[in-house]
Amino acid sequence: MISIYAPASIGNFCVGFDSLGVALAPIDGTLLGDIVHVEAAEKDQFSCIGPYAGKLPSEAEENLAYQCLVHFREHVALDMPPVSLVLEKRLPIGSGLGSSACSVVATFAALNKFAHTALSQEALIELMADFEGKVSGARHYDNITPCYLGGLQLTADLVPNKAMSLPVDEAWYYVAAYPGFALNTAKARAVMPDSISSHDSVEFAQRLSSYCLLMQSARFDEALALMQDTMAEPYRQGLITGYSDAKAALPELGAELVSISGAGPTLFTICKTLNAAEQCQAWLRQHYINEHGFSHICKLDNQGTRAISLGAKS
Ligand SMILES: Nc1ncnc2c1ncn2[C@@H]1O[C@H](COP(=O)(O)OP(=O)(O)OP(=O)(O)O)[C@@H](O)[C@H]1O
Ligand SMILES: N[C@@H](CCO)C(=O)O
Repeated sequence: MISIYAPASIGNFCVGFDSLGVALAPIDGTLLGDIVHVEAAEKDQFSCIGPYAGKLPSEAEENLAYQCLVHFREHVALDMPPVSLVLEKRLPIGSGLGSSACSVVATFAALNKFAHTALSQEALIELMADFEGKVSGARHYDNITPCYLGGLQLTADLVPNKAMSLPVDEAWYYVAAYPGFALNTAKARAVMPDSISSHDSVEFAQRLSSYCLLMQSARFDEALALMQDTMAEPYRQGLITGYSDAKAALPELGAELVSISGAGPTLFTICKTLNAAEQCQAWLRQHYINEHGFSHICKLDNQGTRAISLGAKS
């Protein structure tokens, strides 16, 4: 059996709406992401298990992982033997942690490994983005490529091979806090304006390009100082109960940055010490997260999507 793990990700990494994303690795070793198991079977079979399986439509046809299997069989690997595909749904839906991307990436990566196709990495990424685009209301790569490749990715159609990896300050901690309610990505996109002024687009371009060059030059503190989300946060923060309070309170506890993860409602902080990250996490547990939510202190997941053994930590 092939078991493939795909990690949670932060899309819109603050200065890079639809263009910058990171993959997350909780420091306690928790596997924060979806897992897909594939093995040979007598005929194609699909099932969905795991803590969030019950939050997805019960019909297989409505599950992205099943749709990916059907597409793969009909358009990519026509002679692939029948398979049993099990999606272990471990990320909440509409969380801002790249949940749909996780299922899509894990499924295509598992099928690709099983069928030994000759698909290029770029072709695989495009296929993944097609399916992510089906549910989120627009085609974007900022969950797909960090989830697949790991680390910090500058990622878009204009980027060579769809993704370029940037170096990061390995000392930074990321606290990700999912408050326990869903926010649909399409809805969070719908509150944004259809167009922005030339002043705002020039400022966005300056900020993103400067950020990337500073990170590439290992001038991490200067890059951090530029991190401000002028594109999405002003429109989306009103959809996320408690976000403004967290944004005001967490810098006092040592957060260098507080920003929305993807389309929300998960928020993330960047902290330079474990102590600051722990203090932020304690505040978030008390003030931001309900009984269905969770938080993790993370580093970046530099491995991305990978095969795991079944004894891996849950
Ligand atoms: N395997 C799957 N994983 C996640 N969502 C799925 C899956 N299959 C079908 N869906 C549907 O796709 C939609 C995903 O919605 P949305 O894009 O808001 O969530 P998300 O991908 O979890 O968000 P985010 O990227 O912010 O974490 C939901 O309507 C959900 O029911
Ligand atoms: N870039 C996407 C990420 C969704 O997780 C958006 O903000 O809509």
